[in-house]
Amino acid sequence: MEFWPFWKFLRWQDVLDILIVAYLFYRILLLIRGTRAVQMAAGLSVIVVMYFLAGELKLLTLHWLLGTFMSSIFLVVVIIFQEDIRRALIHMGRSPFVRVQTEYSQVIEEVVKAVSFMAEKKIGAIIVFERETGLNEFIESGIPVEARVNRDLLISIFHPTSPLHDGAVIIREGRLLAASVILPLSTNPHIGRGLGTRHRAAIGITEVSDAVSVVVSEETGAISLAVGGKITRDISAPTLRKMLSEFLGFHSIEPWWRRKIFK
Ligand SMILES: Nc1ncnc2c1ncn2[C@@H]1O[C@H](COP(=O)(O)OP(=O)(O)OP(=O)(O)O)[C@@H](O)[C@H]1O
Repeated sequence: MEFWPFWKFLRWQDVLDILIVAYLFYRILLLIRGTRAVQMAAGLSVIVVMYFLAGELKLLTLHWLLGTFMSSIFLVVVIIFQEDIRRALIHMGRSPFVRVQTEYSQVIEEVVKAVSFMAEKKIGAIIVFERETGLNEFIESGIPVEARVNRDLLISIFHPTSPLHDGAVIIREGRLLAASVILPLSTNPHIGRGLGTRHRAAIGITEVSDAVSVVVSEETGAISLAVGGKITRDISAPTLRKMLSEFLGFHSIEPWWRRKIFK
């Protein structure tokens, strides 16, 4: 009953307002999860807490110093997170319909061709697709490439004679950003005993982010796909194409008439 006055003054605009802000926070958290931005955000919150404590304890100089810093905190945040903000804005401004055929279907096709070849020749590989969660933290451990995804490029990177063949490649928005990337290994004890570090790394990155990773086994030539900490082993090239299209959102934005006619 005590809450009644509160509900009485609640307008539908307030509900909408709260929902939009909650959604924005949710998207920001998704975007920075697994990146250095999380540690930086934690660091900034320590400074905010120290500022209020200094105020309460009347530590004048410290309070003044932190206050001066906090007055420009907005600028600091923009500078520190410029990369993430840029990515978020590009993401928001992009119409899903524009992305459809051009970007992802071509990228998937090139990846499927490269993976089929590598599977046949038993060339070990890990290809990671970044989705919402930023993977900058891991990209920085590798060698920058910044190139359009292409079958031959992928094969030459993973060829055993290539200096870049160890580790994974990371693809963001259809561009191959880095090679020789070190991924976190999965610590899941329930993963099959036969799986070595390549497969554990491919699963590991999907445990700490929403990325999708594709692995080719050097030992058996088997193709596997990991997402959400789970791996689907020994899949065919058509299955890989289908799963990638599904996980990268291609199917959902394909025109309905196309789906109906071609299925
Ligand atoms: N943390 C890591 N991040 C990225 N790649 C890794 C990582 N650890 C190992 N690798 C890759 O995996 C290779 C070793 O694979 P290993 O034989 O141990 O695993 P596997 O799962 O049995 O794979 P395969 O079936 O291809 O033999 C390394 O040469 C390296 O390229």
